[in-house]
Amino acid sequence: MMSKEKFIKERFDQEGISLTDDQVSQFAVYYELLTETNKVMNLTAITQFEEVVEKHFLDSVMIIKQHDFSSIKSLIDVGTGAGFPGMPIKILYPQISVTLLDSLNKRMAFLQKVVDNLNLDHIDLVHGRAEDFGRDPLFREKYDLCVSRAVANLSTLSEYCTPFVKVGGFFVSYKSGNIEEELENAKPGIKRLGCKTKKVEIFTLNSTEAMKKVDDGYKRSFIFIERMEKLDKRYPRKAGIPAKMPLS
Ligand SMILES: C[S@@+](CC[C@H](N)C(=O)[O-])C[C@H]1O[C@@H](n2cnc3c(N)ncnc32)[C@H](O)[C@@H]1O
Repeated sequence: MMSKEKFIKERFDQEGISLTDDQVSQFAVYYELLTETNKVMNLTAITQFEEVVEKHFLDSVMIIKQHDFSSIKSLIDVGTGAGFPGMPIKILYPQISVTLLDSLNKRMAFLQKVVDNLNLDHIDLVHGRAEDFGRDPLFREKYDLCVSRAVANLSTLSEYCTPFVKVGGFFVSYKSGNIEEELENAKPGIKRLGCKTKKVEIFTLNSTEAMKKVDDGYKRSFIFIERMEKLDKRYPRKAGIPAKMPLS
């Protein structure tokens, strides 16, 4: 059987992403920590090796095909859970200052273990709610890029995420399935938040023959939202409100 390292290297190569030996072993260690810790703490429903590579590691980093990462100095992942998509992006771009934010404290302990074992620096693990940190001057409008996967509907999520983004920076929402209605509903809120939807990119991951045995391929959409102007003082509203009463 092919070693885990060889599989990771070849699969990323197939997508045109060339990993150094260090990066390959970081992904392999991340996989071990994820599945070991998952036995005692609920981190992910996906544990089969090839599927983790596909749906967590590769899915997290495919954004690099759609966005120019050379100018990104700071990135925040809102509702990162077990580190997706922020941690795989950090592995690819160790020079980016990365903040991983989540409201569940036990996930932070896991992420700290990953940071220690992978020898990563310039990475902050922050425990708390997005709505609270979006009002904190140390975080508000401080990032070039904010990413988020599987956290909330786009209206709510825009209020969680866009407050972190500088004018000219982007919030990229990872979505799947049909997003037309979600996009339409989120439109007025995105405007109130001083932002604009710039583009939507849809692609099918897992389309290569090698991976057909894992899955038939699924659609991933990236919604690119740019901050056009400074954020109004009213936003984000108090914790809980953006989910209960999404902006309209
Ligand atoms: C379904 S998980 C997704 C985790 C990860 N992004 C992924 O795609 O695998 C949603 C995560 O968002 C976090 N979350 C939900 N609402 C949040 C909020 N208002 N502020 C910070 N984190 C939040 C939860 O604690 C949870 O870890």
